[in-house]
Amino acid sequence: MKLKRVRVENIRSYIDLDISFDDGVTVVSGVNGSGKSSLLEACFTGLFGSRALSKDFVISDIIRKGATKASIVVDFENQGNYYSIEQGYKVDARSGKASNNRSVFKVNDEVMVDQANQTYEAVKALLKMDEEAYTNCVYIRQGEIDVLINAKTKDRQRMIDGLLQIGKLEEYRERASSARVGVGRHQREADSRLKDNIADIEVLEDSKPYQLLNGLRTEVTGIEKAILDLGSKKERAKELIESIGDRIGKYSEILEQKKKADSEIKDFKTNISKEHANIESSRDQVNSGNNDILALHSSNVSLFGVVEVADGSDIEGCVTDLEKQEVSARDGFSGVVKKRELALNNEAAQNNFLLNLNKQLNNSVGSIRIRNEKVVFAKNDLKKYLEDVEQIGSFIQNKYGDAKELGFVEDKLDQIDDISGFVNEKQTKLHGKEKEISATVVELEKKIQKSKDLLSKGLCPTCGQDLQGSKVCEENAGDEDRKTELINELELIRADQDKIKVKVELIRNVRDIIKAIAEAEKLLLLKKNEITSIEKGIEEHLSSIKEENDKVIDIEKQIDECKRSIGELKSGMESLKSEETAAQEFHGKLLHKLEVARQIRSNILKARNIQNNINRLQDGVKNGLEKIELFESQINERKQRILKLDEALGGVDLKELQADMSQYERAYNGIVSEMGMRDMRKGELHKEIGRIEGNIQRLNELKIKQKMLVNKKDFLAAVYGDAEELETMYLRLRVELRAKNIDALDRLLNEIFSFMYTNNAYSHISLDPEYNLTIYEKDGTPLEPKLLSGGERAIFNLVLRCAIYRLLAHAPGSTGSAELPPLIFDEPTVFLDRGHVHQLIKLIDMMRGIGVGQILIVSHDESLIDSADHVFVVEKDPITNSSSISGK
Ligand SMILES: Nc1ncnc2c1ncn2[C@@H]1O[C@H](COP(=O)(O)OP(=O)(O)OP(=O)(O)O)[C@@H](O)[C@H]1O
Ligand SMILES: [Zn+2]
Repeated sequence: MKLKRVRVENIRSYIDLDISFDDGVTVVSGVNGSGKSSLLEACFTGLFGSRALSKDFVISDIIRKGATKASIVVDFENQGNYYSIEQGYKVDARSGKASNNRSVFKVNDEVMVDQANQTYEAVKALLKMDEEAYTNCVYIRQGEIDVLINAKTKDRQRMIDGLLQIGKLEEYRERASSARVGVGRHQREADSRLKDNIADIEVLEDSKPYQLLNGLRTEVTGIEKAILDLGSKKERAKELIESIGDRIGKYSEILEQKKKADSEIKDFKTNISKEHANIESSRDQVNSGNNDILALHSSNVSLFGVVEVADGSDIEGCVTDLEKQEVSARDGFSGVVKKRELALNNEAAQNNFLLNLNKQLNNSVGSIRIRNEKVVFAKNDLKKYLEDVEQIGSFIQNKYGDAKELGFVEDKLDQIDDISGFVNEKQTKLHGKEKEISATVVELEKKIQKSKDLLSKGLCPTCGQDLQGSKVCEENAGDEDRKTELINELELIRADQDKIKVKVELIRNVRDIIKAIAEAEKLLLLKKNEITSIEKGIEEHLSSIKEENDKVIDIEKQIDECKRSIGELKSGMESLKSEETAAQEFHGKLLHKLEVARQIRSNILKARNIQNNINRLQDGVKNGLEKIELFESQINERKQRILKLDEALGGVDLKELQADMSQYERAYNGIVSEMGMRDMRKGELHKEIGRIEGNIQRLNELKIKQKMLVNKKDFLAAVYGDAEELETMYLRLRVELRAKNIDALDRLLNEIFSFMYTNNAYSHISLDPEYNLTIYEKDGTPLEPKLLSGGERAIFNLVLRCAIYRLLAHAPGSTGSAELPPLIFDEPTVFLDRGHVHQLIKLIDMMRGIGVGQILIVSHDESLIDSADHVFVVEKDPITNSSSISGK
């Protein structure tokens, strides 16, 4: 087998790895923790699945932390075929548990199996080794140097035997042994069955079944004959019983008839006495009925007078007549009652009407009185207003008089505004002129005074210059004149002003008069209007009063009419009242008569009913008498019949017959039970015969079986011998093979040991038939391997593994080392000194020399690298923490 390629995804420190392997020695180097061992572990796990995990490891431990899935694919070649094993893993995100969810075994790219266990079995069969053998033979794991040499003898024996397939022989031997044991068990079983069989036959033969059977059959024949005899006896008894039964039947029938006739006679007699009692009671009822009829009749005779009839012959007609009369009297009476009710209603209506009329009358009279009072008041007002009008009139005349006195006649009064305007204008003009002149005068006076002052100072009054011969005095005199002139004019104006003042005063007075007249005339108009309206009101009142008066006359007429008709109604009602009383009395009398007539009629009906009943009762009596006669004749007939039946019986005793009968019946029953007993015995005998026949059959069968068991016993003895022989053969074969292998292994061990071991302490190693390993010192002292030093043990281990590998390569049936997996060492130089490292290199060379195709070594020892055909360097990136491999 040759490893070709390994691909890894998310395994331990690898994220992704794809590496190919060639023939020869390959050394994988790298610093501690770079991922060297991980590569070898990946190959191992790829081949054997989860079983390759070291103790205390679970799947998730080999999956790179943080990854959710992982895979390993290992490709290898073996005897011309290309194999590929794929392992896939999945990590559950929640639990963190990992599972081997894919496991495929391919041959030449064809999937052979795809299930973990099947893949494992396929690999195991192909490599002829399981994971344990793999680690013991080809894969020397780091640090596991002691396992094989320290193992217990028995385990070592199992492991080495297993590797050499010697285990198979043991397996076959065990199979042969268990087959032998199984046959032995069958033999014992067959023996005991044979013994049982013989015992059974003996018991059956001791019971002498044929003799017994003959005796039983004779007895059966006897019983059958006895049963036949009993049968004919039984027939005879049955016939006798039947004939006596017939006779008893006939006589009992006659007795039955006699009994029936007797009971009928008794019934007839009872009926007769019942009829007699009925007749008696009917006669009593007839008598009392006749008495009742007489009483009813005499009561009617006393009533005939009341309804004025001689007898009851036409009482029906009389009742009908009276009913008719009563109806008409009742109608008459109710007619009068209705009339009176009507009159009463009428009266009430008239009274209501009268009340209403009186109310109207009162209203009208009241209204007339109120209006008359209003007229009186209005006339008083009218008088006052007329007086006022007269007064206002004379006031106005007086005012006109006043105006005339002031010089204003009526017509001139209208021009008062023009006159007033003219006067006012004149007054204004005078005032203006007066003011103007007064001012001029004041001016002049000032001028004059100034001139006087200047003059008194000797200056010109006009220009203020010095007066020297001027004519000043002349000029001054002019001003004085002018002043006087103006003062005169002013006096005239003032006189005119006084006159105008008087005129203004006059005009104001006249204006007052005009105003007074106007107000008085306005008042006058108001008064006159008032008068007109009062006069109109009076007129209206008067006409209303007239209307009301007419109404009063009319209402009074109606009241009279109403009172008259009320009087009439009252007198009418008087007469109706007496009419009503009479009608009531008449009706009462008729009612009484009708009642009496009805009483008579009912009496007659009652009497008739009673008579009918009497007739019926009398018929019943007649009938009863006839029945009695019939019953008596039937009694006679039955008596005759009984006499005849007595004759027919002729003195036979039924009891005697019955006694005979029961005697025969007892005899019959005796025969039947005797037959039953015989039958039962016969049944028992048959059963017994059946049982004995069964025994005889069984005896025959047992004899046949016995023959068969004897045959089987012989056969089993032969098989047992064969198995025993086979077992010994496998045992012998194994012992021989083991001895041969141990010899070979011992030889190889010593050969490799003397090659590898350079010190001078030990002479040789021995492996005894029990697989005990012993190492001998130069002086012949034997040592157990566990007593060796660490380095010595490492050497010893390497020697042992290489020896086993070589032995396997030359084992019988093996095709040489080509079939074996590569020889793998993980850090083999640990514990070795320089000299031994050198020997190790030579050992590796030797292994290559004897034809080991691939040797895979993980080591950091440079000297090993030197002797390698191929070198891989493993590095771990400190940033990604992932390993990678490069060739060198
Ligand atoms: N499940 C895992 N996920 C991630 N990294 C892991 C896991 N298991 C192991 N490792 C890492 O893989 C690295 C390589 O370990 P490995 O045993 O292959 O080292 P080595 O090269 O053989 O070292 P040495 O020379 O010490 O034997 C270790 O440093 C470890 O941290
Ligand atoms: Zn002058």
